Amino acid sequence: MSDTQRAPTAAALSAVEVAYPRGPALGPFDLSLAAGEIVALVGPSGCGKSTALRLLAGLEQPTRGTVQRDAGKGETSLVFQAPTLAPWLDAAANVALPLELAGVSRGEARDRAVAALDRVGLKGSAATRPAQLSGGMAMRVSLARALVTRPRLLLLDEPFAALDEITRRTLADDVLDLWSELRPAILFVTHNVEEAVYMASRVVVMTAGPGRLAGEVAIDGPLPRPAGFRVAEGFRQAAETVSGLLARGMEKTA
Ligand SMILES: Nc1ncnc2c1ncn2[C@@H]1O[C@H](COP(=O)(O)OP(=O)(O)OP(=O)(O)O)[C@@H](O)[C@H]1O
Repeated sequence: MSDTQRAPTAAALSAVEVAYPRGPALGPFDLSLAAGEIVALVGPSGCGKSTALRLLAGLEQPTRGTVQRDAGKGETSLVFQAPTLAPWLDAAANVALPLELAGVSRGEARDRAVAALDRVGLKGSAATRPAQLSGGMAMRVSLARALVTRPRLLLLDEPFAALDEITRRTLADDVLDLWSELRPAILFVTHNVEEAVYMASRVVVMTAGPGRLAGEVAIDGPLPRPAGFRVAEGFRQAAETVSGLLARGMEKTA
């Protein structure tokens, strides 16, 4: 048993179902996240991955079932595919925003925001406006904004989907480095099987919508990942197992 499996639960969905007027969107579905654990959630398009994440964020209520979250609202951060930065604010002011909303003075919030930008590799970009940032840099600002409050639960919804392969690989390593400093529990939603295996110690696979559990795969190996991890035999095998579960989960409801 790993340390994270023994750790207390950071967040959990128990037999949750979400139904919209058009029909069921999720479940029944269970998902549990231990303190400090990184879990990747994969599944076919429309199976309810973002819905599960929104439930954990407290942005949505389940039609049935229960949502448990150890971290308070101020201790939970979200990052979406689009960086959603305010265009009229510079990078540091964007990152400082959640601190200011939490009552931190403007000066201290800016100092902490500049330090957070340094940590995501954006030293010297504090005064840059979002329009002047590349896609990868904007995502770094978004990550800095999510981490500046030192969250205990970090919810990432396809954060790298709009980025090129090299940038997404670099950012994957950066997120793991940042995780090792603060150790939040992370739920990482992605369509990319290899990214899921690289980022997480456990990959949860959902069936086609309304998504249920198709299976889960524990990923061996240290986090952050050592050099060469992507070409190791264990990595390839884990990716194959996840792909197999995905294919079977799609068949079941086809
Ligand atoms: N606010 C809403 N109102 C009605 N239906 C919704 C709403 N949000 C999501 N849905 C539907 O619920 C289902 C699950 O959506 P969700 O976005 O959670 O899936 P997903 O797995 O994240 O999809 P993708 O991989 O394409 O991002 C889909 O059929 C979607 O159309």
